[in-house]
Amino acid sequence: MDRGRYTCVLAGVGADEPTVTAMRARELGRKSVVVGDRVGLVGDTSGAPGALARIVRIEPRRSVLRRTAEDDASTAEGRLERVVVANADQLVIVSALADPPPRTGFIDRCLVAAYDADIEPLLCLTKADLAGPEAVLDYYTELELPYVLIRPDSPLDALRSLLAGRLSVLVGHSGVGKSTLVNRLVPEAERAVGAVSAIGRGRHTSTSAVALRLPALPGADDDPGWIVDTPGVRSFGLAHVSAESLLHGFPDLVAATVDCPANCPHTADEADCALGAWVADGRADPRRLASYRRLLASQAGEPDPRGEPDPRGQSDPRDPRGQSDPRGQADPRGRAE
Ligand SMILES: Nc1nc2c(ncn2[C@@H]2O[C@H](COP(=O)(O)OP(=O)(O)OP(=O)(O)O)[C@@H](O)[C@H]2O)c(=O)[nH]1
Ligand SMILES: [Zn+2]
Repeated sequence: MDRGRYTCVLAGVGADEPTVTAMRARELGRKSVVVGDRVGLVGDTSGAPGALARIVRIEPRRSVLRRTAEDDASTAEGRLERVVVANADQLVIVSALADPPPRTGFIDRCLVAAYDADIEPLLCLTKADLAGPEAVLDYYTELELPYVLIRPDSPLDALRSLLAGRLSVLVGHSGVGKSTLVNRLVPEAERAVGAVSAIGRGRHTSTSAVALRLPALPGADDDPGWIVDTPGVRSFGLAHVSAESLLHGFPDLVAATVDCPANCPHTADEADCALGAWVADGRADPRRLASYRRLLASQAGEPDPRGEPDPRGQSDPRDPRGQSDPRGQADPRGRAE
């Protein structure tokens, strides 16, 4: 999607999958077309140079990955909800094991977004040449999260087989090696590495999400799948997720809540909340409960008690915020967690 033009892939039309440029038809009204949507086209669908088709229909979405700019639904920012990708099967949470260090708060937030959208999470741990995964994996032991380790020199077979046949969305902070990884998976994508992602120049002039077809696996006829790179999306505001659904991002805590009083808010000041005892009994990691309660507090509009400033500050020069797509795919505040 680029400045009102949508590149559509004609599905099931031969192996080379021709593309057609299209614009939205007026009859779509206010419905927005997002990456991953399956659409109906009319008009010139020849795909010839200069040909322009019209998108007249959006097929029902199998899944909807959403985000808001903030967590607190009582603010205007918080109510600004955006669909990031439609029809995704998998959310690939890209986190470096070092440089920058992994941030479980961010991963937890992504897990909430994934479970809320009913898509599967996959933890993709990059820079495995710099540090081991033990600390991160220990934090998630109760979840049995699928994960892959990425090092610069090791083959990507394990990751490729997890991506095959699916539409996967990649999210990660600046500097975790996401562009490097995308370039290894799809060399012709030419994603900018370690630099402002070619805003205003080159081929990728938009910060909105882009879907990339993975190359066929040697000797395999299977669909290699698609990945969606989300350069402008650094985080998931969770104002659209109810407090009840927030818990779905913490399946290791869910079982404890059957002993909570009716309508328990699960906050630390709720004396009868069963979560504290559950963790005290060693049945879940206390850091996970702390993380869950931080998200609850954030949704209630309370500042993070840790007072942790965003280490990238408000003006990460590598974050293409500010020059962003006016349709607002980029996070205007670049919140880190
Ligand atoms: N040691 C090591 N360095 C890596 C690895 N992957 C990427 N890097 C380096 O990490 C830096 C950041 O990589 P990028 O691919 O630009 O990271 P990104 O997540 O796309 O960040 P943005 O470009 O800000 O979106 C670059 O200098 C890469 O060369 C890795 O597996 N190991
Ligand atoms: Zn409770």
